[in-house]
Amino acid sequence: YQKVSRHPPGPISFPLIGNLPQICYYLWSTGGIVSALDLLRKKYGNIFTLWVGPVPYVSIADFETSHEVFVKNGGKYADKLHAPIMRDIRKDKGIAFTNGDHWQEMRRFSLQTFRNMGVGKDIMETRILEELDARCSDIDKSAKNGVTVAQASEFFDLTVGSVINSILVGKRFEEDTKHVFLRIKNTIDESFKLITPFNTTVPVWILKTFFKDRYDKMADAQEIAKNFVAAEALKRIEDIKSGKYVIDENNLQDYTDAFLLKMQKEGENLDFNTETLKTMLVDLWLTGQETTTTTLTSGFNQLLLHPEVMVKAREELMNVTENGSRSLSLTDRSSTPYLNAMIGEIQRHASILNLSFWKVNKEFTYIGGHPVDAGALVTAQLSALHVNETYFTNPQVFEPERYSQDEKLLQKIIPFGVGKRSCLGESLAKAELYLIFGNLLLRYKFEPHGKLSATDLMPYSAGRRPFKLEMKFVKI
Ligand code: HEM
Repeated sequence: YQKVSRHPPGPISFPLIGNLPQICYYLWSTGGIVSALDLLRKKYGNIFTLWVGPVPYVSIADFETSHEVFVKNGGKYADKLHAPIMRDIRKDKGIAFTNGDHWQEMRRFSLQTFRNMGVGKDIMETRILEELDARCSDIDKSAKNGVTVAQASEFFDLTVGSVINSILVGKRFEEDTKHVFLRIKNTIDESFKLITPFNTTVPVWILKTFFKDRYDKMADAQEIAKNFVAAEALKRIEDIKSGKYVIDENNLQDYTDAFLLKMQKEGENLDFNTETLKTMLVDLWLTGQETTTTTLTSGFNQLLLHPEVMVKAREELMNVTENGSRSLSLTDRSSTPYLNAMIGEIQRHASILNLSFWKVNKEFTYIGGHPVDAGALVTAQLSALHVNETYFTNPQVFEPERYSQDEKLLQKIIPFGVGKRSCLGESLAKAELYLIFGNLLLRYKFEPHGKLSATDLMPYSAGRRPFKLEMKFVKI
């Protein structure tokens, strides 16, 4: 009782098992994580606690408190909860499963590298548009009477995978190297399928001692994924050694060039070495691929369900690009309020992380007036925040117009998280979403082919991506 009283409210917690029975019941009775969290928020307020066994998990489901905690006091919440097995297998390298100095160093370097790629030469915009042109040309080649039917997630998977690969190792996937993309994707998917709740909660020494086969299988799968994603980078290291490739400091081609240059200049050290480069490449692939593809696919599903939104957005885009006589560019962003609102509404609904990552609360504190003990896990629960009707009236409705009534409302959508651990690829992802949605709407009309998933009931989650969505690209 004393422990519970030192945390925000929540359902009554039982000794040892905490709220596990209620969690199972809410998941079953509401039909999913987002609806269960929404119900808990309505019952206990914007800040509520769920006990998983003896550990309190505090969810924050309003924008102001999230900002207060993770931005104003962000320094205190830089450490994420990671599965011990991931830290062990990855030897505490990379960015997605690390904390502390190494994480900070990788984050700083990667942000700077991405920034350099976006500024001046604008490599990012160029690569995204080149990729889109190539993909559209494939679509046009297979058109019959100006119409091509394509599987949305396949189309976007390859587009997004190609953009990331070209930014990381300078190679896009052509029709004849599509199999390489699929192998990378499958290898990563397979390696993460082994990360089950059992494997992530059991202490590593138990896994290593009593479930050695399991442990070895996971470690091997991660190693295979790393080597596969990093194959181009490893080849470049060899080419540099043999003098076949020289890094041009004034014209860095990609993330790998920047990383290797750092290693050349400062010498290999604990942070910058080949092993870390391999891990960083997998981490960036992993974090940047599925998230962006899911947003694009679920976004097109929404647009097909709401064709009037496509018509309005296209009208705006035609005006801005002098009747489609040029491509839409990132510099047009301030002239396309409707497209910006449409993407914001798509991201609010896409809810690609239905359960946000937990940060460690290191000292006793107060959050939104509630006490929170040291050792509690805290997060801005993005999926619950995005269906909070205090900000978004009738949150289940897909309605880009809601932002024209309240300009500041767009800022309340935070799909990339807040604070020190917020999304590293936010600028890249925003550029991809803007250029891909905008330019596709300028080039094609879209119609459904077959059945659409209803999205009005609840937002998507990562597990409910409309994998089978097929749509018609009708050339304008
Ligand atoms: C629509 C696309 C995307 C969405 C919605 C998204 C969202 C997120 C979210 C919610 C987090 C966790 C934030 C937190 O824990 O507070 C995150 C972390 C991260 N994202 Fe993204 N992301 C997207 C695309 C990308 C891309 C394109 C990249 C890079 C290639 C990327 C790289 C990362 C990395 C490295 C992290 C971990 C950062 C850290 O722990 O310091 N993301 N993302």
